Amino acid sequence: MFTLPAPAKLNLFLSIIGRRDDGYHNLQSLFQFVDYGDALTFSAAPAHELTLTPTLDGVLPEQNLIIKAARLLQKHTGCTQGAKIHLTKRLPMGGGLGGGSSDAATTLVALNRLWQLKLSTDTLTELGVSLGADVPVFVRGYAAFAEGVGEQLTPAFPDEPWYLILCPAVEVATTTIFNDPELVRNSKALSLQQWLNTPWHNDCEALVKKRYPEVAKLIRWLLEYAPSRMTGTGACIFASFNSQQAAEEVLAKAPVGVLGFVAKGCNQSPLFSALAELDTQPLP
Ligand SMILES: C[C@@](CO)(OP(=O)(O)O)[C@H](O)COP(=O)(O)OP(=O)(O)OC[C@H]1O[C@@H](n2ccc(N)nc2=O)[C@H](O)[C@@H]1O
Ligand SMILES: Nc1ncnc2c1ncn2[C@@H]1O[C@H](COP(=O)(O)OP(=O)(O)O)[C@@H](O)[C@H]1O
Repeated sequence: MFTLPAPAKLNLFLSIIGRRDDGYHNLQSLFQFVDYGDALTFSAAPAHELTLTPTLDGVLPEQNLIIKAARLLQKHTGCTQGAKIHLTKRLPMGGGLGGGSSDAATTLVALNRLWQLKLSTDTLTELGVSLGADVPVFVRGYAAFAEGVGEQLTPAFPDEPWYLILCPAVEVATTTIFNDPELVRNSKALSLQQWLNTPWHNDCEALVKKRYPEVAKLIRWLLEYAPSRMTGTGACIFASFNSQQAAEEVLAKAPVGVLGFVAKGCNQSPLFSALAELDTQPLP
């Protein structure tokens, strides 16, 4: 039995530069991980037995990206081994923190280990993108400038500040935002170097603020303390601070009913630090 993290990601900027024929959007984004997220525990089970506990509200087990990732691995390799998976869910769903995609990536990496499949990271990444555009960055595990639908990744090394991440009490479905006629989808493509010399923004933010006034209100509140932005297609927002204490102090003042957390930005995914530690121990 072993436990691995499924960290959250932030989109430090997100720009939508066009729409493909299949409806997916070409974007440019800077992904960074934080040292806070879900945790998954994996243990061996008899052949063909695949179980996930507990179930998530509103997500049928077969629709859960964890089970989808496990089935995809079985189908790709013909492996019939089983697994018992326990999920400690901490990340809000539909928050733009990539929780579902991160759970899927951790499952691919963990079952590759548990079932001794020896699939390469390239293969796991290819399998991952069929589960979601965000899965590859979690499988690769390095902060990255993302292009294409999010699968073309160039390693990047942004500062690693402390973040305050606040979660308005709304779930924003990625599909809804990408299908909205008012979404800005014609931003100019920039090189990473140009991005590093340009103020960062999120092309989904104006639209989400318009459709979800709770998000607009919370960004206005956080802007009083630090420059603040939305991650992904929302609804969560973040601001960076020089110290954990400074971020905690603002969290302590957050409006009643707003959930949030303080976490450190990491250019290497906590999944891979945990995996490296696990690999110093014998296989279960
Ligand atoms: C926008 C981003 C930025 O990190 O974040 P989230 O806010 O969802 O976390 C992601 O690219 C989201 O990735 P992910 O959540 O894995 O999306 P998917 O499951 O592949 O796609 C959900 C839906 O979003 C739309 N979609 C997604 C990605 C993309 N580049 N273009 C799109 O148009 C499609 O309509 C698709 O049906
Ligand atoms: N293990 C999972 N964790 C979270 N959401 C999941 C999971 N499996 C499937 N989903 C579905 O994926 C949707 C997007 O979830 P999530 O990745 O947390 O948000 P976002 O894409 O906004 O970061 C959820 O609303 C849920 O329906």
